[in-house]
Amino acid sequence: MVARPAVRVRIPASTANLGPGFDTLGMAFELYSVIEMSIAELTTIVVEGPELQGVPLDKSNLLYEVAADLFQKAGQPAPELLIRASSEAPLTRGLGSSAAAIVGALVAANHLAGEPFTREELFRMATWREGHPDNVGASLFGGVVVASMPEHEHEEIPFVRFDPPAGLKTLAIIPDFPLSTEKARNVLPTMYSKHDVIYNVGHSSLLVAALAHSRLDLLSQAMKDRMHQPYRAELVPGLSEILQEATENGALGATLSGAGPTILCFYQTDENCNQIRSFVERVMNGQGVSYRAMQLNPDQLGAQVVFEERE
Ligand SMILES: Nc1ncnc2c1ncn2[C@@H]1O[C@H](COP(=O)(O)OP(=O)(O)OP(=O)(O)O)[C@@H](O)[C@H]1O
Ligand SMILES: N[C@@H](CCO)C(=O)O
Repeated sequence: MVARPAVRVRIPASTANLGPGFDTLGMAFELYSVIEMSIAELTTIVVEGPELQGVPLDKSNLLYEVAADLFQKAGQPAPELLIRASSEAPLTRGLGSSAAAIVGALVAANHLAGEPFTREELFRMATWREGHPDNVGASLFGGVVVASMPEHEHEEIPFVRFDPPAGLKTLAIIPDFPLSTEKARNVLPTMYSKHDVIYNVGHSSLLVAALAHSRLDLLSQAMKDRMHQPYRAELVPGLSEILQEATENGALGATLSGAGPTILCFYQTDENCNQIRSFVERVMNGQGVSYRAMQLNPDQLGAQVVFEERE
Protein backbone atom coordinates (compact mmCIF):
# COMPACT_ATOMS: atom_id res chain seq x y z
CA MET A 1 0.00 0.00 0.00
CA VAL A 2 1.24 3.53 -0.80
CA ALA A 3 2.29 5.45 2.34
CA ARG A 4 -0.04 8.39 2.83
CA PRO A 5 0.87 10.88 5.54
CA ALA A 6 -2.12 11.89 7.66
CA VAL A 7 -2.32 14.61 10.25
CA ARG A 8 -4.85 15.53 12.92
CA VAL A 9 -5.03 19.08 14.30
CA ARG A 10 -7.05 20.36 17.28
CA ILE A 11 -7.87 24.07 17.23
CA PRO A 12 -9.47 26.18 19.98
CA ALA A 13 -12.40 28.50 19.34
CA SER A 14 -11.90 32.13 20.32
CA THR A 15 -13.42 35.45 21.09
CA ALA A 16 -12.31 38.74 19.56
CA ASN A 17 -12.35 42.41 20.60
CA LEU A 18 -13.28 41.85 24.31
CA GLY A 19 -15.09 45.16 24.01
CA PRO A 20 -12.81 48.01 22.88
CA GLY A 21 -9.94 46.01 21.28
CA PHE A 22 -11.61 45.90 17.87
CA ASP A 23 -9.70 43.66 15.40
CA THR A 24 -6.77 43.57 17.84
CA LEU A 25 -7.52 41.44 20.94
CA GLY A 26 -8.33 37.73 20.99
CA MET A 27 -8.66 35.00 23.60
CA ALA A 28 -8.85 31.22 23.06
CA PHE A 29 -11.29 28.77 24.68
CA GLU A 30 -11.33 25.03 25.39
CA LEU A 31 -13.97 24.49 22.71
CA TYR A 32 -12.36 22.65 19.86
CA SER A 33 -12.49 21.96 16.15
CA VAL A 34 -10.67 18.91 14.84
CA ILE A 35 -9.34 18.62 11.29
CA GLU A 36 -7.80 15.47 9.85
CA MET A 37 -6.04 15.79 6.51
CA SER A 38 -4.19 13.42 4.21
CA ILE A 39 -3.06 13.32 0.57
CA ALA A 40 -5.61 11.36 -1.51
CA GLU A 41 -6.37 10.19 -5.06
CA LEU A 42 -9.47 12.37 -5.18
CA THR A 43 -10.53 15.25 -2.95
CA THR A 44 -13.16 14.20 -0.39
CA ILE A 45 -14.46 16.37 2.44
CA VAL A 46 -16.35 14.77 5.30
CA VAL A 47 -17.95 16.80 8.08
CA GLU A 48 -19.06 15.27 11.38
CA GLY A 49 -21.57 16.54 13.94
CA PRO A 50 -24.35 19.10 13.70
CA GLU A 51 -22.33 22.35 13.62
CA LEU A 52 -20.74 21.93 10.19
CA GLN A 53 -23.81 20.83 8.28
CA GLY A 54 -24.29 22.99 5.19
CA VAL A 55 -20.65 23.88 4.47
CA PRO A 56 -19.57 23.05 0.90
CA LEU A 57 -18.08 19.58 0.42
CA ASP A 58 -16.15 20.32 -2.77
CA LYS A 59 -12.99 22.29 -3.49
CA SER A 60 -14.78 25.55 -2.64
CA ASN A 61 -14.69 24.45 1.04
CA LEU A 62 -12.68 26.93 3.11
CA LEU A 63 -10.45 24.15 4.49
CA TYR A 64 -9.51 22.89 1.03
CA GLU A 65 -8.97 26.39 -0.37
CA VAL A 66 -6.66 27.39 2.47
CA ALA A 67 -4.72 24.11 2.35
CA ALA A 68 -4.31 24.22 -1.45
CA ASP A 69 -3.08 27.82 -1.21
CA LEU A 70 -0.41 26.81 1.33
CA PHE A 71 0.95 24.05 -0.94
CA GLN A 72 1.13 26.53 -3.83
CA LYS A 73 2.90 29.14 -1.67
CA ALA A 74 5.41 26.40 -0.75
CA GLY A 75 6.08 25.85 -4.47
CA GLN A 76 4.28 22.50 -4.52
CA PRO A 77 1.27 21.59 -6.71
CA ALA A 78 -2.01 21.60 -4.76
CA PRO A 79 -2.73 17.90 -4.04
CA GLU A 80 -6.02 16.09 -3.83
CA LEU A 81 -6.93 15.86 -0.15
CA LEU A 82 -9.05 13.77 2.17
CA ILE A 83 -10.33 16.16 4.86
CA ARG A 84 -12.42 15.18 7.86
CA ALA A 85 -13.69 18.01 10.09
CA SER A 86 -15.75 18.47 13.24
CA SER A 87 -16.44 21.47 15.43
CA GLU A 88 -17.72 21.86 18.99
CA ALA A 89 -18.17 25.57 18.29
CA PRO A 90 -21.21 26.78 16.35
CA LEU A 91 -20.62 28.67 13.09
CA THR A 92 -21.51 32.36 12.55
CA ARG A 93 -22.06 32.98 16.27
CA GLY A 94 -18.97 35.07 17.10
CA LEU A 95 -16.76 32.26 18.40
CA GLY A 96 -14.20 32.41 15.61
CA SER A 97 -15.25 29.37 13.56
CA SER A 98 -13.79 30.72 10.32
CA ALA A 99 -10.52 31.59 12.07
CA ALA A 100 -10.30 28.11 13.62
CA ALA A 101 -10.93 26.55 10.19
CA ILE A 102 -8.24 28.70 8.54
CA VAL A 103 -5.68 28.05 11.28
CA GLY A 104 -6.44 24.32 11.33
CA ALA A 105 -6.15 23.98 7.55
CA LEU A 106 -2.85 25.90 7.53
CA VAL A 107 -1.29 23.87 10.38
CA ALA A 108 -2.41 20.57 8.82
CA ALA A 109 -1.31 21.45 5.27
CA ASN A 110 2.00 22.83 6.52
CA HIS A 111 2.63 19.53 8.28
CA LEU A 112 1.82 17.51 5.15
CA ALA A 113 4.00 19.80 3.03
CA GLY A 114 7.02 19.15 5.28
CA GLU A 115 6.80 22.24 7.54
CA PRO A 116 8.01 24.84 5.00
CA PHE A 117 6.53 27.70 7.05
CA THR A 118 7.06 28.85 10.65
CA ARG A 119 4.12 29.51 13.00
CA GLU A 120 4.71 33.26 12.51
CA GLU A 121 4.38 32.80 8.74
CA LEU A 122 1.19 30.79 9.24
CA PHE A 123 -0.09 33.65 11.43
CA ARG A 124 0.60 36.13 8.62
CA MET A 125 -1.23 33.95 6.05
CA ALA A 126 -4.17 33.36 8.41
CA THR A 127 -4.48 37.05 9.21
CA TRP A 128 -4.69 38.15 5.59
CA ARG A 129 -7.13 35.36 4.79
CA GLU A 130 -9.40 36.30 7.74
CA GLY A 131 -8.87 40.05 7.35
CA HIS A 132 -7.76 40.72 10.94
CA PRO A 133 -5.42 39.03 13.42
CA ASP A 134 -7.59 38.73 16.57
CA ASN A 135 -9.35 35.34 16.28
CA VAL A 136 -6.63 33.66 14.20
CA GLY A 137 -3.92 34.74 16.67
CA ALA A 138 -5.85 33.26 19.61
CA SER A 139 -6.63 30.01 17.74
CA LEU A 140 -3.01 29.61 16.66
CA PHE A 141 -1.20 30.55 19.87
CA GLY A 142 -3.84 30.11 22.63
CA GLY A 143 -4.19 32.40 25.66
CA VAL A 144 -4.69 36.13 25.10
CA VAL A 145 -3.19 37.56 21.92
CA VAL A 146 -2.73 41.27 21.16
CA ALA A 147 -1.83 41.92 17.53
CA SER A 148 -2.05 44.66 14.95
CA MET A 149 -2.39 44.51 11.19
CA PRO A 150 0.70 45.69 9.29
CA GLU A 151 0.34 47.79 6.15
CA HIS A 152 1.78 45.24 3.71
CA GLU A 153 1.06 41.55 3.25
CA HIS A 154 4.74 40.51 3.31
CA GLU A 155 5.33 42.06 6.75
CA GLU A 156 5.28 39.94 9.92
CA ILE A 157 2.27 40.39 12.19
CA PRO A 158 3.53 42.01 15.39
CA PHE A 159 1.94 40.35 18.42
CA VAL A 160 2.23 39.55 22.11
CA ARG A 161 0.71 36.40 23.65
CA PHE A 162 0.17 35.99 27.38
CA ASP A 163 -1.75 33.70 29.73
CA PRO A 164 -5.23 34.88 30.75
CA PRO A 165 -5.57 35.95 34.40
CA ALA A 166 -5.90 32.95 36.73
CA GLY A 167 -9.48 32.55 37.93
CA LEU A 168 -11.07 34.44 35.03
CA LYS A 169 -14.16 32.43 34.06
CA THR A 170 -16.47 32.97 31.11
CA LEU A 171 -20.17 32.41 30.55
CA ALA A 172 -21.03 32.47 26.83
CA ILE A 173 -24.63 33.36 25.93
CA ILE A 174 -25.08 31.86 22.46
CA PRO A 175 -28.30 32.93 20.69
CA ASP A 176 -29.93 30.42 18.36
CA PHE A 177 -29.73 32.73 15.33
CA PRO A 178 -26.67 33.17 13.10
CA LEU A 179 -25.02 36.51 12.34
CA SER A 180 -22.33 36.62 9.68
CA THR A 181 -19.27 38.73 10.33
CA GLU A 182 -19.86 40.42 6.98
CA LYS A 183 -23.32 41.61 8.02
CA ALA A 184 -22.07 42.75 11.45
CA ARG A 185 -19.21 44.74 9.85
CA ASN A 186 -21.54 46.38 7.35
CA VAL A 187 -23.43 48.24 10.11
CA LEU A 188 -20.26 50.00 11.31
CA PRO A 189 -19.63 53.63 10.36
CA THR A 190 -16.80 54.55 8.00
CA MET A 191 -15.71 57.52 10.17
CA TYR A 192 -15.46 58.04 13.96
CA SER A 193 -15.25 61.24 16.00
CA LYS A 194 -11.94 62.14 17.65
CA HIS A 195 -13.74 61.77 20.98
CA ASP A 196 -14.76 58.16 20.30
CA VAL A 197 -11.31 57.23 18.94
CA ILE A 198 -9.61 58.57 22.08
CA TYR A 199 -12.20 56.78 24.21
CA ASN A 200 -11.45 53.41 22.56
CA VAL A 201 -7.67 53.81 22.53
CA GLY A 202 -7.80 54.55 26.26
CA HIS A 203 -10.10 51.68 27.13
CA SER A 204 -8.35 49.12 24.92
CA SER A 205 -4.94 50.05 26.35
CA LEU A 206 -6.28 49.84 29.89
CA LEU A 207 -7.88 46.47 29.12
CA VAL A 208 -4.63 44.95 27.85
CA ALA A 209 -2.77 46.19 30.94
CA ALA A 210 -5.57 44.91 33.21
CA LEU A 211 -5.53 41.43 31.61
CA ALA A 212 -1.73 41.22 31.62
CA HIS A 213 -1.56 42.21 35.30
CA SER A 214 -4.65 40.25 36.47
CA ARG A 215 -6.44 43.45 37.50
CA LEU A 216 -9.91 41.91 37.26
CA ASP A 217 -11.29 44.87 39.25
CA LEU A 218 -10.65 47.10 36.21
CA LEU A 219 -12.57 44.99 33.65
CA SER A 220 -15.95 46.66 34.15
CA GLN A 221 -14.45 50.04 33.16
CA ALA A 222 -11.84 48.81 30.69
CA MET A 223 -14.25 46.73 28.55
CA LYS A 224 -16.34 49.74 27.51
CA ASP A 225 -16.43 50.37 23.78
CA ARG A 226 -17.76 52.97 21.35
CA MET A 227 -16.43 51.49 18.12
CA HIS A 228 -18.67 48.53 17.30
CA GLN A 229 -21.02 47.36 20.08
CA PRO A 230 -23.34 50.40 20.00
CA TYR A 231 -23.87 49.87 16.24
CA ARG A 232 -24.22 46.08 16.43
CA ALA A 233 -26.79 46.30 19.23
CA GLU A 234 -29.60 46.60 16.65
CA LEU A 235 -28.62 43.11 15.37
CA VAL A 236 -28.49 41.43 18.79
CA PRO A 237 -31.63 41.76 20.94
CA GLY A 238 -30.74 42.03 24.63
CA LEU A 239 -27.13 43.15 24.02
CA SER A 240 -27.54 46.76 25.22
CA GLU A 241 -29.26 45.72 28.42
CA ILE A 242 -26.72 42.99 29.20
CA LEU A 243 -23.77 45.32 28.55
CA GLN A 244 -25.28 48.01 30.75
CA GLU A 245 -26.39 45.86 33.68
CA ALA A 246 -24.19 42.73 33.74
CA THR A 247 -21.77 44.14 36.32
CA GLU A 248 -24.68 44.85 38.70
CA ASN A 249 -25.67 41.18 38.27
CA GLY A 250 -22.48 39.29 39.11
CA ALA A 251 -20.24 39.92 36.08
CA LEU A 252 -16.73 41.41 36.11
CA GLY A 253 -17.42 42.68 32.59
CA ALA A 254 -19.46 41.81 29.51
CA THR A 255 -18.87 42.00 25.77
CA LEU A 256 -20.20 41.02 22.39
CA SER A 257 -18.01 38.10 21.30
CA GLY A 258 -16.35 38.97 17.99
CA ALA A 259 -19.00 40.06 15.53
CA GLY A 260 -21.74 38.42 17.64
CA PRO A 261 -24.40 37.38 18.31
CA THR A 262 -22.76 35.53 21.26
CA ILE A 263 -22.35 37.65 24.39
CA LEU A 264 -19.67 36.86 26.99
CA CYS A 265 -19.85 37.63 30.70
CA PHE A 266 -16.64 37.27 32.71
CA TYR A 267 -16.96 36.24 36.37
CA GLN A 268 -15.09 34.64 39.28
CA THR A 269 -17.34 32.51 41.51
CA ASP A 270 -20.15 29.96 41.00
CA GLU A 271 -22.44 32.32 42.90
CA ASN A 272 -21.66 35.09 40.38
CA CYS A 273 -22.32 32.65 37.54
CA ASN A 274 -25.78 31.73 38.89
CA GLN A 275 -26.61 35.41 39.32
CA ILE A 276 -25.59 36.15 35.71
CA ARG A 277 -27.59 33.18 34.41
CA SER A 278 -30.79 34.40 36.11
CA PHE A 279 -30.23 37.95 34.88
CA VAL A 280 -29.58 36.84 31.28
CA GLU A 281 -32.64 34.58 31.33
CA ARG A 282 -34.83 37.54 32.35
CA VAL A 283 -33.38 39.75 29.59
CA MET A 284 -33.49 37.15 26.81
CA ASN A 285 -36.98 35.91 27.74
CA GLY A 286 -38.12 39.53 27.66
CA GLN A 287 -36.69 39.84 24.16
CA GLY A 288 -38.11 36.48 23.02
CA VAL A 289 -34.61 35.22 22.11
CA SER A 290 -33.77 31.54 22.56
CA TYR A 291 -30.16 30.82 23.46
CA ARG A 292 -27.89 28.39 25.23
CA ALA A 293 -25.46 29.33 28.00
CA MET A 294 -22.06 27.65 28.10
CA GLN A 295 -19.23 27.97 30.64
CA LEU A 296 -15.91 28.22 28.81
CA ASN A 297 -12.37 27.80 30.13
CA PRO A 298 -9.45 29.56 28.48
CA ASP A 299 -7.25 27.46 26.17
CA GLN A 300 -3.52 27.99 26.72
CA LEU A 301 -2.08 25.81 23.95
CA GLY A 302 -3.47 27.04 20.64
CA ALA A 303 -3.57 24.80 17.57
CA GLN A 304 -1.88 21.45 18.19
CA VAL A 305 -0.94 18.55 15.95
CA VAL A 306 -2.39 15.79 18.10
CA PHE A 307 -1.93 12.74 15.94
CA GLU A 308 0.08 11.70 12.92
CA GLU A 309 0.11 8.35 11.16
CA ARG A 310 1.01 6.54 7.98
CA GLU A 311 -1.64 4.25 6.53
N1 LIG B 1 -14.89 23.91 9.28
C1 LIG B 1 -15.32 24.72 8.31
N2 LIG B 1 -15.36 24.31 7.04
C2 LIG B 1 -15.77 25.14 6.06
N3 LIG B 1 -16.18 26.40 6.25
C3 LIG B 1 -16.18 26.86 7.50
C4 LIG B 1 -15.75 26.06 8.60
N4 LIG B 1 -15.86 26.81 9.71
C5 LIG B 1 -16.32 28.02 9.32
N5 LIG B 1 -16.52 28.04 8.00
C6 LIG B 1 -17.01 29.18 7.19
O1 LIG B 1 -16.94 30.36 7.97
C7 LIG B 1 -18.24 30.98 8.03
C8 LIG B 1 -18.43 31.65 9.37
O2 LIG B 1 -17.57 32.77 9.43
P1 LIG B 1 -18.00 34.10 10.17
O3 LIG B 1 -16.79 34.97 10.20
O4 LIG B 1 -19.24 34.67 9.54
O5 LIG B 1 -18.41 33.63 11.63
P2 LIG B 1 -17.52 33.14 12.84
O6 LIG B 1 -16.10 33.01 12.37
O7 LIG B 1 -18.15 31.92 13.40
O8 LIG B 1 -17.71 34.32 13.86
P3 LIG B 1 -16.72 35.54 14.30
O9 LIG B 1 -15.78 35.81 13.16
O10 LIG B 1 -17.63 36.69 14.61
O11 LIG B 1 -16.03 35.06 15.52
C9 LIG B 1 -19.22 29.87 7.81
O12 LIG B 1 -20.45 30.33 7.30
C10 LIG B 1 -18.48 28.99 6.81
O13 LIG B 1 -18.61 29.52 5.50
N1 LIG C 1 -12.87 41.76 15.01
C1 LIG C 1 -13.83 41.10 14.18
C2 LIG C 1 -14.08 39.71 14.73
C3 LIG C 1 -15.06 38.91 13.92
O1 LIG C 1 -14.42 38.25 12.85
C4 LIG C 1 -15.14 41.89 14.20
O2 LIG C 1 -15.56 42.27 15.29
O3 LIG C 1 -15.70 42.13 13.12
